[in-house]
Amino acid sequence: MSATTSTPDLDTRPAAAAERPVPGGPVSGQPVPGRPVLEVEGLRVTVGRGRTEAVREVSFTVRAGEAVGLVGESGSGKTLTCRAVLGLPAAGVSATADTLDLGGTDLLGLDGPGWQRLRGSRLGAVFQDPGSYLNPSLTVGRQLAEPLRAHGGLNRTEARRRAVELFDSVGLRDPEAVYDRYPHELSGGMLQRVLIAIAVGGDPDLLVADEATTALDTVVQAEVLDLLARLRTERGLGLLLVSHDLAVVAEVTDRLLVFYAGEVVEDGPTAEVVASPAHPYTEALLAVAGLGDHRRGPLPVIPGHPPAPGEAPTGCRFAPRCEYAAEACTGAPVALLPRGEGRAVRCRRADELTLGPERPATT
Ligand SMILES: Nc1ncnc2c1ncn2[C@@H]1O[C@H](COP(=O)(O)OP(=O)(O)OP(=O)(O)O)[C@@H](O)[C@H]1O
Repeated sequence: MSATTSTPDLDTRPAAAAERPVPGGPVSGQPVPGRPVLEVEGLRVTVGRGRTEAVREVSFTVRAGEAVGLVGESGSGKTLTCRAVLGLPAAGVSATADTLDLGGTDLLGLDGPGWQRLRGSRLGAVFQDPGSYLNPSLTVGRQLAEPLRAHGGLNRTEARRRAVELFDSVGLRDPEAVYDRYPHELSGGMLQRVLIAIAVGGDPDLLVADEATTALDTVVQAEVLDLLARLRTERGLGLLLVSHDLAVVAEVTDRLLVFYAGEVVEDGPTAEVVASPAHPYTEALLAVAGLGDHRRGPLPVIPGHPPAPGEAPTGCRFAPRCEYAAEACTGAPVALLPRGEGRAVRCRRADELTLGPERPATT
């Protein structure tokens, strides 16, 4: 399988402070996740025309009605992973996997038109900068109605009615008027809702949201996160939510995959990972994430820097920044190993360490 990907915009942290819900796992009343809509096994992504491995050994499943979060610092491989899932091209990047399956459709070996058909229907995506994905010279209504006509077989009047319904369902006030607006006439939050309406218009099995709320101010960010949570509940779609901000991901996901330097270092139910992280990097992310802090400002950073692709140490990639690193952590690569029910961690000292809120003061 070969897929290509492009680099996202740089992160922009919201400076405004606002109320946010307290995080900690699935929202009560949400349906129990169902059949797998996305299965990824052994995903590997190289950059620089195959010269550098930037993502390795990534495996996860997203089920219908389930929200899975990919979290990690900038450059950890989240976007390369989700672009591989979306089959989106960028020069010099390619992906291979043992399994890449979208609800029974094998994505390995899919050609360009095949990917395009899926992206307009069973695979939806929203990104950080909604304005750049819309045509500035067409009204947003036409940009939603045209795929509804092309893929959904609706006539002009039906497509307009359906587009207005979709705009209404994503919380756009006065959807009739919004239909005739051009992108430059709408705010960032409204544009993101338009893109979400376009993404769900094809009734996808999976919605990939890559830093979709990062550029929005905190109030609008919370509204868009609520919208995504509502859509997946109402429509039973699988949600793959990508963010460098653990507080954002923790609010709306059932499962978390924590990325560090191109590898998954921890995988588990969000509520459990947040309450008792098993990897020192997850603990460090939690320490700076400000979960439950209703007056959050710019995100603090973890001291030190992750290695660039191709420059990671042979042993644990986090070891140079890890306060618990011991000799055993260096030398040989560390495997991602199961740890209790539904969890996995890539840490040689995982059994010895007590991390997170339960961490002893003297550790
Ligand atoms: N087209 C590309 N060519 C070369 N290197 C790339 C390319 N795209 C990504 N990379 C590199 O691969 C690594 C992983 O990038 P990726 O965009 O997946 O990170 P990320 O976790 O999504 O970060 P961010 O939060 O900034 O979006 C980074 O070091 C990045 O510089």
